[in-house]
Amino acid sequence: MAYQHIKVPSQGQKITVNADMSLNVPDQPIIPYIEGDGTGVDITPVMLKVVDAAVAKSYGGQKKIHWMEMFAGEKATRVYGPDVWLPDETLEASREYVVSIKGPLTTPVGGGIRSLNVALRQELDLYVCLRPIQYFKGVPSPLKEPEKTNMVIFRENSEDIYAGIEYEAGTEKAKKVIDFLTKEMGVKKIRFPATSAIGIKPVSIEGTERLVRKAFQYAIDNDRPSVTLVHKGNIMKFTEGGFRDWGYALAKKEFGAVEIDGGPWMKFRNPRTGKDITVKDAIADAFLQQILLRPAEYSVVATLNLNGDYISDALAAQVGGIGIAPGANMSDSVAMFEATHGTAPKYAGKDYVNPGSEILSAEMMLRHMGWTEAADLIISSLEKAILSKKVTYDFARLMDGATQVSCSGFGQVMIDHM
Ligand SMILES: NC(=O)C1=CN([C@@H]2O[C@H](COP(=O)(O)OP(=O)(O)OC[C@H]3O[C@@H](n4cnc5c(N)ncnc54)[C@H](OP(=O)(O)O)[C@@H]3O)[C@@H](O)[C@H]2O)C=CC1
Ligand SMILES: O=C(O)CCC(=O)C(=O)O
Ligand SMILES: [Mg+2]
Repeated sequence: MAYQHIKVPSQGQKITVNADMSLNVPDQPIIPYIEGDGTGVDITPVMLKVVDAAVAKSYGGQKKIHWMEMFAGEKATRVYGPDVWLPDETLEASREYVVSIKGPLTTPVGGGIRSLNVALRQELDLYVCLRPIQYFKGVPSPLKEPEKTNMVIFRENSEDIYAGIEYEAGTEKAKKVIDFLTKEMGVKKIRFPATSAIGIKPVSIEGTERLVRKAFQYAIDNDRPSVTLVHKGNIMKFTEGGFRDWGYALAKKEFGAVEIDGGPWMKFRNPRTGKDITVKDAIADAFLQQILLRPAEYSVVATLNLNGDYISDALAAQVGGIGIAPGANMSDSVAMFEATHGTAPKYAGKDYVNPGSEILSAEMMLRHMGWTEAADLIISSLEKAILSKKVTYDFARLMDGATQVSCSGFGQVMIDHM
């Protein structure tokens, strides 16, 4: 397809998807990227450089990524015009080229545009937000035994309060919804109806099942001992409670799980290893204290959208902060990789922040493409860079004897260790 502002590289081919959803990855794939707002201008060029170095070093020129810039956020408004935050062709290119990576995008609080990050996930139906939390030796952490935190979060990415069905206090629409609830649905519990804003939280069986299915499959493929369904189903009985119940039901229906001691916990046999996988659940508030006190008891975590947002930053902090917390947004075919953190606007353009989250997101992307040698090289060079104590401000301020380096400086330290 011909694009208006996206320049397709003259060399390279598209990644394509087979009928069974596996990928055909050419040796010279074209991979689209979004630079991102705020510190996106700092971390994205460093990520591109580090990935290029890892690929060149691993495959001696036989494989090479041809990067293709696409636009979203503030940069899109400069390229396409003042009101174009998420051009259609960015969505089109994300679909057409199958695998992409993005920097963070700003969302104003209160009014203004709705989240472009959420819009990308919804438009492309990237229903899995996959956020692995692992400890790298030498990283400063507030925990005594940070290596015990080793979890993979499956955050439902398409529903929940993130659906964006919200009505501002005092508007006609809010009044209409409140009238409907009070007059037709018999709701008597809205304490200040005239000044209430209203948000709607849809959670479906299909949405839950497709997410939880991926979490179970991940546990099978990666020899993980448990999957925990995290919810607030004691309060939100039909949405969050539904998520829990449908998750357990799916374990039984599709994975042959049986109840342990009368339930609700279950277990099923991993067909690859013969070991049991425990399916359990935890209420979100208790879970947030358990992950600090007994992190070793949790492995794969499946949860709803808002819980997953909170949990991913909290868990990232346990292993050194959101400066090295990576992630992926995935549908059955399309994947868009991105850091867990945001645009950190106070540091934008200062070549200061940790590029580790976006680099590790790229590492997940390489592994997703089957380029494991390059992915492994990124991990080993990151480990060596941290152990050499040449680190960005976020680690330097907590490490004894560290030398603080810039964002691009840290990328160079990684490359020097390849
Ligand atoms: N997926 C996305 O694109 C996301 C976008 N956002 C958006 O980003 C904007 C800013 O959000 P905010 O709540 O401030 O959250 P941020 O994640 O942008 O920043 C919060 C704090 O996290 C630390 N931090 C963030 N990035 C890095 C990094 N690369 N290296 C080291 N430390 C880092 C900094 O801590 P300290 O100051 O202590 O050093 C920073 O002040 C908002 O508009 C929000 O909507 C938020 C999350 C995700
Ligand atoms: O879209 C945003 O601005 C915030 C997104 C976010 O917090 C996340 O992806 O974890
Ligand atoms: Mg978040």
